[in-house]
Formats: sequence, structure tokens, C-alpha cells
Amino acid sequence: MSGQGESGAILTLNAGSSSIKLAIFDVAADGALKAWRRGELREDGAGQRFRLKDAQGGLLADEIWAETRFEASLDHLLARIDTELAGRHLAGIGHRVVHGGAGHRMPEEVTPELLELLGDLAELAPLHVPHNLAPIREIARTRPGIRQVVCFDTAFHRTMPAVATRFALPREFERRGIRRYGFHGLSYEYVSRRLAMLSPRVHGGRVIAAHLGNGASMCALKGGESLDTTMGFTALDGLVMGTRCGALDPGALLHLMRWEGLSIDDTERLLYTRAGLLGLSGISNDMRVLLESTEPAAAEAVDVFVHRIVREAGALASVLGGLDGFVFTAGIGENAPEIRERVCERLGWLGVRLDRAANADGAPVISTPDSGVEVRVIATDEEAMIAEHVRDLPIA
Ligand SMILES: Nc1ncnc2c1ncn2[C@@H]1O[C@H](COP(=O)(O)OP(=O)(O)O)[C@@H](O)[C@H]1O
Ligand SMILES: CC(=O)OP(=O)(O)O
Ligand SMILES: [Mg+2]
Repeated sequence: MSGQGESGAILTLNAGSSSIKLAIFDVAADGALKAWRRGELREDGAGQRFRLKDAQGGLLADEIWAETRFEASLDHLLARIDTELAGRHLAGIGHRVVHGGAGHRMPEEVTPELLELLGDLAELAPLHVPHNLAPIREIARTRPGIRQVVCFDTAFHRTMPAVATRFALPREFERRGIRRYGFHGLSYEYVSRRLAMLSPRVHGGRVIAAHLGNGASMCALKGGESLDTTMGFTALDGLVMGTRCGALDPGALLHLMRWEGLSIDDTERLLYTRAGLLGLSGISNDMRVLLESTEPAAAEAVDVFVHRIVREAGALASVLGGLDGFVFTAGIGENAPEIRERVCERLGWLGVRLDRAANADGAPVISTPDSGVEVRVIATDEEAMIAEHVRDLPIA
């Protein structure tokens, strides 16, 4: 990796809770972005599975790396990216950073001061922020001079009104930043833009977008902007997730700590890594495994997952004052027709009519022509959104 300047390739790194996704884009003279490499590193059994594809989706590599820890495979990954770039000029690297706290709501160029500040926010997103910051620090150390830009998952939700961001706590806590921020913002920003192109009428109206991946949330969009969302101060709130609990009565926490003697660290591990689909099923955090399983506990976990989506959909539709569109996205939303069908069947009262065949085929529109709500599947592309932000942020 070398160089800095206005033109050249843009690398994006998106560290999620269960994977790190990368993409390399070329910026054409007119500013158009074209991804010529997309890759993913994901935990797989004993090691990490690395897959790399070309611009047409052709598989270039499918390897199991022996390293079991994310940090250990980082060097390997960066060296691999160097090989792919093969001396090509790199104009900048964009990173998804999950939590920007109260002070950081727009993409920013990385400075040592910003890195330190973001490090202090790690506790607010323990599954993500350490993963997000590790490559930034490593690149700054080993490849100084390369422009790095951070894009916050919280940023898109800056349009949420105060009624949606406020907790009913004494106001001094809000002044200290204890409020609802919302996450998956890069995904919602991308989905909102795609919807504007695909269906301008629906985009201009009242839409629920459901980002159902390992982390899961839903967003109420009005005129394409975030009005409310299910995640809050941290990415623990709201829906049932792979290993996270989603909404939980805070009284249950008090009870666990006081009467069960759970330490703060034990409680954090429980809520972030032992709960959700994994905790409910006792089998897996992976929706594919649960859908294939014949164990009653797997089916029960999926039942709770769907129930909570339906419940939150009702709440967000109320906030929006009705519903014109519903969008499914991310790993489960894009690839699990059974989940989409079960959600849509339960939202009939809102005017949703599912076209079962279209849904089973993975069509872009899965509602019937007479449905009161247009239901779409849009493949999210957080990487494209990050690359756009890197391209558009003026060089400091
Ligand atoms: N065909 C499928 N059917 C059901 N679930 C799927 C399918 N493919 C992927 N998933 C789910 O998607 C999740 C990963 O989603 P993704 O959006 O990539 O998450 P993350 O960004 O957190 O890594 C996996 O945990 C898996 O459960
Ligand atoms: C915020 C969040 O939960 O992200 P992910 O779905 O990538 O884990
Ligand atoms: Mg993700």
C-alpha cells in the first residue's frame, strides 16, 4: 500500500460482529465507483475462512487460515491486500466504525487524537470497536501516510428527533451522552439511496428497513431519513440477534447482578456473546443452522426472533403513522425466504400481501401488485457507502 492523493483505488474495511468485509474500488474520472475486489474473513470452525471475489463475483480465493483470533489474522489480511493492489496507487482507506458517540456524526479523517477518543468508546460496542480500530492502528503504524477515513454506523441516525433518542432518565444523563444513537447506519443509508432509485414514491413515504444479519435492527424511514430505530445507546437493544439479547428489562440486569452475583464482565459476556439465537437455542447463532435443525429449541429461538421483528414493526409503523414500504436486507434478510414469509404473514393487518413465489425465488419485489405495502429485498452494500464517503470527504 502506498501513496496519497485524489485519484486511485479506495480500500474499505468493514468489521462486523461475525466477519470483516473488504472491497477495493476504482474511482473513474467522473467519480463513479467500481468494486474490482470483494472479500470476507469469517470465523469458520477452527480457523478463519477467507474468500475473495473479482468484479463479476468470480471466486479468486477460498482459504482457511489457521489463525483463530481476529487480531492474529489481521497482518495476514493486510499483506494479502498489498498483493492484490500490486503497487497500484491507493487514494485512501475507509473504515466502518460502529460507535461515534455524541461528538462524531460525520465521516472524518483519522488522526492520533481521534483514534484515542474512539478507543474510549470501545466499551459501548465491545464486539465491534476493538475490531474496527485494530486495522486502523496497524495501518497507521506500518503504512504511515495513507489517508484513512472513519465512517460511523451511528451517523445516519442524526436525523432522529429528540423524542426518539431520549431515555426517561433525569436530564443530566442525556447531557452526558446517555441517549439512543442507533446503528447499522451505513447499511440504512445505502438501502435508502437504492430505494430512491428503485421506487421513488415509496422512498418519499413511510418505510421500515429491517437489517437482519448477525447483528439485527430495524429503522423507520420517512422521506428516506431515519425517524426511529430499534437499537439504542449500544448495539444490544431491540431485536434478538445471533449472540446478543436485544431488548431486555433493565430490572433483569439488576437482579442478575444482585441476586445471581454476576460481575460486570460476566454480565457483558452474557448479553453480548451468550444470548440471542445462540442462548435461546443452545445450538447456534447461525440462522441457517437453526432453520435446518429438527430440535424444538432451534424452532423456538426462530419463533422469538420473528415475534420480536413483528412486534417492533408494529411500533415503528405507529411512529411513522402508517406504512408504504418494507425492505429486508443483510445476511438473513437477503437469504432467508422463510423468515421473510413469516414476518410478512404477520404484517397482513398493515396491508402487506406477500407474493410467495417471488419471495421463494428471491425476487427484488416480493409483495403482490395489490399489496398496500411494497415489500423489497435490497442487498446492502456498506462497502460502497464507505467508499463514497472516502471519495466525497475533502482532503484535510
Ligand atoms: N441462506 C441463509 N439463510 C439463513 N440465514 C443466513 C443465510 N445466509 C446467511 N445467513 C445469516 O446471515 C448472518 C450474517 O449476516 P451478515 O449481514 O453478513 O452479518 P455480519 O455483518 O454481522 O457479519 C449469519 O449469521 C447467518 O445466520
Ligand atoms: C452494529 C452491529 O450490530 O453490526 P453487525 O451487524 O455488523 O454486527
Ligand atoms: Mg454487518
